[in-house]
Amino acid sequence: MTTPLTPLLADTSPLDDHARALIAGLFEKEAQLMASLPTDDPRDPKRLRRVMLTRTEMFAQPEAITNTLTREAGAIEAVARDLAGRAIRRVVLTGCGDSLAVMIGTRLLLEEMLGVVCEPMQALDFAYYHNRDLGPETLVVTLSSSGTTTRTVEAALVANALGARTLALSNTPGSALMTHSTHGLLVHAERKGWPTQSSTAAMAMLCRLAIRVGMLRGVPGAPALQAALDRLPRQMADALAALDPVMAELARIEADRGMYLYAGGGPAYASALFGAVKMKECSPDHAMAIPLEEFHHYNSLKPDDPLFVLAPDGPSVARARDTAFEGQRWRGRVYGVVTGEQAALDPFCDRVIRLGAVPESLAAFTFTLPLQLFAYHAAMEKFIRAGTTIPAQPE
Ligand SMILES: O=P(O)(O)OC[C@H]1O[C@](O)(CO)[C@@H](O)[C@@H]1O
Repeated sequence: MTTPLTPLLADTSPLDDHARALIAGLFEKEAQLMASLPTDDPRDPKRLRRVMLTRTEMFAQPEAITNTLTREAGAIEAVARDLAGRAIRRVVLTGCGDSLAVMIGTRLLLEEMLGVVCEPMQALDFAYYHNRDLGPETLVVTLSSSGTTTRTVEAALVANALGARTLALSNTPGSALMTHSTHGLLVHAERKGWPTQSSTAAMAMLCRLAIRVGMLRGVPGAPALQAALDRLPRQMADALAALDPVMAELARIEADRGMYLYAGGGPAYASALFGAVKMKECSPDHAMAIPLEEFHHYNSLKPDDPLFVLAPDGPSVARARDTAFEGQRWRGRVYGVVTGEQAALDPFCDRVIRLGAVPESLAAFTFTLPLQLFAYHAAMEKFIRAGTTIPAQPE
C-alpha cells in the first residue's frame, strides 16, 4: 500500500476532485520552495540579503498597517457586517509559523469583541485531526502570506467541505487560499525579507475586523480598542526608532551565543514566538519560545543563555517575575520587556526594556518589536564576526 502525499488525498478524504488536485499541486511547489531557502552557513549571501531586507520591512511596519487598514476599509466593513449579523458559535484561527503566531497574538482581542471561544490551532492539527462538529456557525480564519502554504490551504478546504464559513487573509491576491474561502481580505505588506510587516499588518486587520463587529454589536470596550489601534502605527514607529540602538547593543553582548529563549503568556506568547522565529530565520542558531508557565516545568535554561521575559501589564506579570527570578537562579542572562515603569521584574533582570502602554490585547504588536530588532542585529553581528563583508544595500 502506498502512503498518499497527505491524508486529504486518501480515500476517506472529505475533499472533492478539484480540491484534491489543488493540494497535490501545492505539495509539489512547497517542496521546491523549501529546497531554495538560505542555508545555515554563517556567510551565506542569500541569507545576508534576506536579513538586510528584513530590516527595511521591519521599519516600514507602521506604514504597512496604515496602508492595509485604509485600503481594505471597505472590505473589512463588508465582512464585519456579515459576521455581526450571524450566530457564530466558535472561531478557529489557523496558519503555520508566523501566521499562527498572528492568531495567538490576536486571540484575546477577538474573544473580547466576538464573545465566543477563538481557538488558535496549527493548520496541520485542524486539517488532519480537530475538525469535528463544523458547520455554518463555525468561522475558520486562515492566514498565509503566500496564500499557498499547503497545510493552511488544506485547513481552508477541509473547513469548506465540512460546511464551516471561511475567512482568508493573505498578501497574495488570487492565491489558492484567497480563491477558496467564503471571504478574503488582502494584507498590503511585503515579505521579501523574513516575515515582519506581513504578520503585524495581518494582526491589525484581524483586530480592526473584530473591533468593527464589536462596534456594530455595541460591545462596551470596542471604542477604546479602536482608539488604541489607531494610535499603534505612531507608537510602533517611535518604539522602533528608540529601541534600535538599545537592541543593537544587546545583540553585540549576546552575538556569540548559540541558543536564545523567549517566554511570555497570553498575547505576549505570540511575541515570544515571533522573537524566536526571527532569530532562527535570521541567524544560523537555535531559538525557542516557551509559554510562561511551561518555563517552570523543566530546566528550560542553561548557564549564560539569554532569556527574554515578556511581561505586558496584565495578569501574567507576577508569573513573569517568577520566570525572571528562576532565569537568574539558573544563571541565564535575563532581559525583561515590560510596560512603562512596571518595576516587578527589575530585581531579577540584567536589563529591562520599557515599552509604551497599550491594552494587553494589543501587546503583541509592541512587544514583538524589540525582539525583531534583536534578531536582526544579532544576525548582522554574527555575519561580521564570521568575516562577511556587508554591502551598503542588499545585493
Ligand atoms: O504565511 P505563509 O506564506 O503561509 O508562510 C508561513 C510560514 O512559513 C515560512 O514561510 C517559513 O516556513 C515563514 O516565513 C512563515 O511564517
